[in-house]
Amino acid sequence: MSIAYAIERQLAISAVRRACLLTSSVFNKLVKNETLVKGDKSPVTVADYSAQAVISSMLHRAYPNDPIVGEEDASDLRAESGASLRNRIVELANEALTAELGIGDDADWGIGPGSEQNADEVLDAIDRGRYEGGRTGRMWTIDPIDGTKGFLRGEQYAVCLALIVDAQVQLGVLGCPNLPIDWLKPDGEKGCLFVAVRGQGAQQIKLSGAESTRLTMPPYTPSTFNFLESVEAAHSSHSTISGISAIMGLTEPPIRMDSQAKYGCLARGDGGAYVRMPTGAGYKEKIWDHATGSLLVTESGGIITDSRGLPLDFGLGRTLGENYGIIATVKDAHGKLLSAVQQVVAKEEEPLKSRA
Ligand SMILES: Nc1ncnc2c1ncn2[C@@H]1O[C@H](COP(=O)(O)O)[C@@H](O)[C@H]1OP(=O)(O)O
Ligand SMILES: [Mg+2]
Ligand SMILES: [Mg+2]
Ligand SMILES: [Mg+2]
Repeated sequence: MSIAYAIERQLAISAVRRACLLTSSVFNKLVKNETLVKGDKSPVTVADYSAQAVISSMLHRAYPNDPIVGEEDASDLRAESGASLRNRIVELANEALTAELGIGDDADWGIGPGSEQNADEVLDAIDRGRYEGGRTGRMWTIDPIDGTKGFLRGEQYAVCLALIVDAQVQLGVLGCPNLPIDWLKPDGEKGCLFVAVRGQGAQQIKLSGAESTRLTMPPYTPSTFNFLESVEAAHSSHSTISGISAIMGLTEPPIRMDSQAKYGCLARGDGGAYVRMPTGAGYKEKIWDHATGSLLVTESGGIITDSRGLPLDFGLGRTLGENYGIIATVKDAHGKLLSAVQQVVAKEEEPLKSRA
């Protein structure tokens, strides 16, 4: 009997691993003019574009009919003003596509020496991520660098890839090049891949090889329970989380970390819960920021919902629709956490109601 999504899993690991090698090598060489500011004021670097090109090219060679919802698009690079950035991205994508890795599960996906692409092919690969998403069919979603601000600071970031079928995440791979393999050894080896397939569990694999560990969240223990939260206060409200912590009587401080690396840490028990609460009206969470993480949570023994207790809906298009926050934790803590979240939200809304 064949195991569901075995080929897709191997391809996704291989693509994310190549993209991670690219992003880590770019970090050491990044120069000032290799970063752009997008329309929404967020940064994007040559590493984001070239990593999306690499993953998208590998997916396309194996599954030419699968649509892709990717964070980046190549419009700024096609303009005449984007020429030097474009050349650099083509060079980086080709380096990553043609490298010989020599790692066991990096099977031949039609890449390796001799598989260079020209500039048009690289830009087209990036632009294949323009799919609008939706409720039915198979689609991949890519966040080539999640936590670009963390990447630029030399801190945590993640390369994220997920396969969604009929609005359900079936497979997810997260690459975290700067994350210690063992949280208790911060100066030890860094570089983790987190992998989950629906119904098949979650694993951590070393970025440097094949060694893998199965991930299970530890049971709820109030004396050690803590939160994982964004570094950027504009992305998720720090004060809401400290209010939740007070209601639950918790004493451990939160761990601040950029990107979906928080989901990887949660799945392996480094942190009790990941809570993300909106800071202002209008921002809609993107599917590529939560698809892989949500499957890591459920496959390691956790539950993930929004702040009303509803499941995340990956069938609405490129976003998760109306954003009511994200609550992810081990099964036996979810009810308590959700009730604390709702108490804090009600308290925060009181002054607004009395003013109305
Ligand atoms: N106002 C916002 N609220 C929530 N998330 C945001 C907001 N602005 C950007 N983001 C996204 O949050 C993610 C990083 O999350 P974290 O803070 O947990 O590291 C990024 O994908 C980033 O998007 P972008 O990639 O466009 O910068
Ligand atoms: Mg990104
Ligand atoms: Mg992101
Ligand atoms: Mg971004």
